[in-house]
Amino acid sequence: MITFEGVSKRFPDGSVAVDDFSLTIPSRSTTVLVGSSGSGKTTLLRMINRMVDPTGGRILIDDEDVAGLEPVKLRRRIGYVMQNSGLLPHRTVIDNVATVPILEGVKKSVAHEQALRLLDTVGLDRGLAKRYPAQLSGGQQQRVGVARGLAVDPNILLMDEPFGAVDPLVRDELQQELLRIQRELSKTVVFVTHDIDEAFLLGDQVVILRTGGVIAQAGTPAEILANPADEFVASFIGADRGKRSLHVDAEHGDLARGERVLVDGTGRVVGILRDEPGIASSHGAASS
Ligand SMILES: Nc1ncnc2c1ncn2[C@@H]1O[C@H](COP(=O)(O)OP(=O)(O)OP(=O)(O)O)[C@@H](O)[C@H]1O
Repeated sequence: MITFEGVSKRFPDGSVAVDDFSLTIPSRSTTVLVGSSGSGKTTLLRMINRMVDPTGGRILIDDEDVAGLEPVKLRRRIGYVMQNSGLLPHRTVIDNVATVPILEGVKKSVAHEQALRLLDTVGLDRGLAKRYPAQLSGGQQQRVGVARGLAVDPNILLMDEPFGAVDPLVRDELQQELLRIQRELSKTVVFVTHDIDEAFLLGDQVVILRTGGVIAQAGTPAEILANPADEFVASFIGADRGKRSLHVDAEHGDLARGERVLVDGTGRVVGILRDEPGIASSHGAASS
């Protein structure tokens, strides 16, 4: 579990990216931070692994204040995936994935074998292992980025707009892969996006942010869709945007099992919302 307690971040130039932010991120589920540009999403994410330190408040991982943890060690035990994959251009795919485990003392042959298995996990052909990042498509690079994020078998995986730079079809594929991987591995995933459809598809908990890291609403996709907290949320989720608006289809899904179907404005099924105790609403997504 990750807990933000009254966290603020004022940068040296005086800009306040996050002001008094509190949130609990449950383990083994996906929390998505969604908001427009400048709402503080990246800053919040980076404070978890101390790439950025807060100027106020505390962040706890399983009740331990990260301020007391050594940043490099902390970063090595938390997976981090970013938009442009962040792969090292002069290292092959397999070396990119195996780098951190080797730094952590894993024998090269063992780290390579694990890296090959991770390529399987993220749906990449092992034949790509010896290629350099520039010899891969954008979608393949992102898969390698995810494999690298998983390489030290972290409990926590931070993902900063990881699918933001790929075309929509590849993006759909990567989203489905992440849902599958998450069903298999059950990591604590914190995912940043500005795309509300992506947030509802991937998030067990969705946190909609205004400027300054102010929480406009936090809840399961079903809760937010059923009861947008205010006009800002309603407009952000597209409740009034007709064609592409997402809504819960009350007629379909197995209500006895707490399932509801999430459809877009054209009637296309984009996901299944399954309410579980606590915050959880997990879903396998189906497409029509
Ligand atoms: N190093 C920095 N120095 C000064 N201000 C910063 C710094 N990093 C971020 N900010 C400011 O903090 C605010 C939040 O930035 P942040 O990158 O966290 O937002 P974001 O929601 O991730 O935006 P985007 O979707 O554009 O990446 C912005 O106003 C930004 O200009």
